Amino acid sequence: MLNGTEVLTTAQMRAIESAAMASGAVTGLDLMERAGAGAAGIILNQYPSARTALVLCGPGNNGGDGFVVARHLHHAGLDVRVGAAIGPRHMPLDARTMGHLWLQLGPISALTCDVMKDREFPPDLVIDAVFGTGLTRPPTGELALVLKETTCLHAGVWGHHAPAIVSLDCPSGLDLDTGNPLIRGQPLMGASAIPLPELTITFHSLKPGHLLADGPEYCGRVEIVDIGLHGSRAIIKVAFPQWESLRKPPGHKFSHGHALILAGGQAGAARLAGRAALRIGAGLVTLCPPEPIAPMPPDALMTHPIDTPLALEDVLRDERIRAICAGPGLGTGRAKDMVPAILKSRRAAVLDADALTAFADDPRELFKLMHERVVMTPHMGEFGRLFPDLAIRLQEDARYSKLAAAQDAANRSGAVVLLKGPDTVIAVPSGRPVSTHQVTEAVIHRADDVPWLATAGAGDVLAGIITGLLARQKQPLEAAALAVWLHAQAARLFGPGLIADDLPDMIPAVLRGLQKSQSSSSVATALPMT
Ligand SMILES: NC(=O)C1=CN([C@@H]2O[C@H](COP(=O)(O)OP(=O)(O)OC[C@H]3O[C@@H](n4cnc5c(N)ncnc54)[C@H](O)[C@@H]3O)[C@@H](O)[C@H]2O)[C@@H](O)CC1
Ligand SMILES: Nc1ncnc2c1ncn2[C@@H]1O[C@H](COP(=O)(O)OP(=O)(O)O)[C@@H](O)[C@H]1O
Ligand SMILES: [K+]
Repeated sequence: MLNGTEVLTTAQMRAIESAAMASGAVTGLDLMERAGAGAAGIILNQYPSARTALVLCGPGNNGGDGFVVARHLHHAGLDVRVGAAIGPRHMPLDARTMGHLWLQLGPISALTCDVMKDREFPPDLVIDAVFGTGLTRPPTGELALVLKETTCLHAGVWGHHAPAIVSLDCPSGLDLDTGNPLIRGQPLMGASAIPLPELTITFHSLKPGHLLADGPEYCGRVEIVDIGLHGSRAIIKVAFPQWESLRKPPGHKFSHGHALILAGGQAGAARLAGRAALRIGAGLVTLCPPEPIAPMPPDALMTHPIDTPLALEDVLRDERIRAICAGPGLGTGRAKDMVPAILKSRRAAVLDADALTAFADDPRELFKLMHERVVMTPHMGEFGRLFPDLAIRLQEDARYSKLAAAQDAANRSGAVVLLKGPDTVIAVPSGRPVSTHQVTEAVIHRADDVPWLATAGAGDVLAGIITGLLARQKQPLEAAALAVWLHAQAARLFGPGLIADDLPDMIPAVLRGLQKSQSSSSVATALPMT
C-alpha cells in the first residue's frame, strides 16, 4: 500500500461528484457553494490587502464557482466587478442559481476584452473562472482573446498596477488531465495564451494536469479546497515514503536480498547502480561484467563475471538472488543476449537503457517474455524506441497524457513502466484498455526543483535504487515509487553541482532525514510532497 496524496482524473472527479449527489448526501449547489466559499476564504487569507476584484466567469460550472467567489469577496468588503461569457439563464442550473444570487448584489457585464481594459477599475485581484474541468476544445473567439488579455495584465493597461491572478480549478485553457494548454495555434513569441496565475485553487484533490507537462508552470501555487466529498477511490498518487516501509527489520544479509547488476565492458554505469542498490539496503550486491575486472571501491560491491546467458542461468539457480538490474553500461549486443535469460528466470528485474534500446527493432520479442515483476525505466527517447506510436501520439495529441501513455505502454508490454523526466510517471499493467481519462494504478512524481538531476548517470542510480528495493522484496510499483522519491530527495539534499556519483552517497542522509522527521507524528507535513 502506497502512502501519498490522491490525484483524480477529471472523469474520476465527475464520477465521485455524481455519486455523492445521487446518494442524496449533497446537492450540486452545496458543492458549488463549498467550492466558491473555500476559494474565497483562501483568497482573503492570502491577499488581505486586496480592495478590488474582477471576476471572469465562463459558460459552465467553473463560472458558477466564480459567482460564489464574487459574492463572498463582496461580503468581505471588496469592490467586486463580474464579467460573464453568457447570461446566467443560459448557464447550467447550479451556475444559474449562483448567478442570480450575485445579481442581487451587483451587475454582470459581458465578458469581453473591454472589461479587462476599464481604466476606471484597476483590480487588485483577477479571478479566472472561465473554464475548469469541462474544457473540451481550444477556446476561440472573444473568450480566447479575454484569456490572452489576462497574460498582458502584468504590463497592461493599468500601468504599474499589476493585479494578482487567481484561477479556480485551473488556469482556463489548461487541460487538467494532461497539463497541456489547449490553444489554437502556437503562442506568440513564447507568450502564453492562457492565464498565468500566482495561485490556482482546486477542489477535493489535485488533478494530473496540475502535475504533468507544463501544468505546474501555468498553475503557480496550488491550494486544495475540501468540498466534503468522501469515498474517492483514486488510484493515482503523488507518493511519499513512510520510514516504516524503508526501515530494515532484523535479519542477516541474505534476508535483505541479493541483487545482481549486469555490467558491460565499461562497468562505470553499472557500478553507480550497484552502489545505489547497496545504499538502499540490499544485503548483497554483485556486479557481473563479461570478464574479470580489477577491484575498485566500493569494496562492498562484489564482482562475479558472467559471459553468456547459460552462465547467467547457472548463477540464477541460487534462489537467494532476488533482483537483477540490466541496462546501465551493458551494451546493446550483450543486452540482447542476456535479457531473455533474465526474463525467463522470472526474477524481479529492472530493465533500463541498453536493455530497452536493444529491442528497438522488435519490441514484441521483449514483451512476449515479460512479466509484472519487471520495471522498465525509459526516458522519453528510450520510450519512443519501444513505443513509437505512443510517443508520436504524445507529441501530436494535446489531450493524450504522459500518464495515459505510460499506462498504454504497461498494458502493451506487461511490465511496470516508469517514464522519466521532470514529471516522472509510473503505471502498472491493468490488462484493460485505457482511455485518456481512465487510469488504473499509477504514481506521478514532479521534480522541477531538482534540475540538477538531469545529469549523465542519474538514471543508472535510479535503476540501482529500484533494484535494491526489489531485492528487499518491495512490490514493483512501491519499489519504483519509493525510488523516484528517494532519488529526487538525494538530489535536493546535495543541491547545485550534483553529479550522478554523488547520489548513492546521499541516500544515508535521506534515510536519516526520513527517520528523524517521522519519529514525530507530523509525517506528511514534514516531507516535501514532490
Ligand atoms: N459539478 C459540480 O457540482 C461542481 C463543479 N465545480 C466546478 O465546475 C467545473 C466544471 O464545470 P463544467 O463541467 O460545467 O465545465 P466548465 O465550467 O469548465 O466549462 C464547460 C462549459 O464550457 C463549454 N466549453 C468547453 N470548451 C469550450 C470552448 N473551448 N469554448 C467555449 N465553450 C467551451 C462547455 O460546453 C460547457 O458549457 C469544475 O472545474 C469546477 O470549477 C465545483 O463547483 C465543484 C462542484
Ligand atoms: N529537468 C529535470 N528535473 C528533474 N529531474 C529530471 C529532469 N530531467 C531528468 N530528470 C531525472 O533525471 C534522471 C535522468 O535519467 P536518464 O535520462 O536515464 O539519464 P542517464 O541515462 O544519463 O542516467 C531521471 O530519473 C529523470 O527523471
Ligand atoms: K479556471
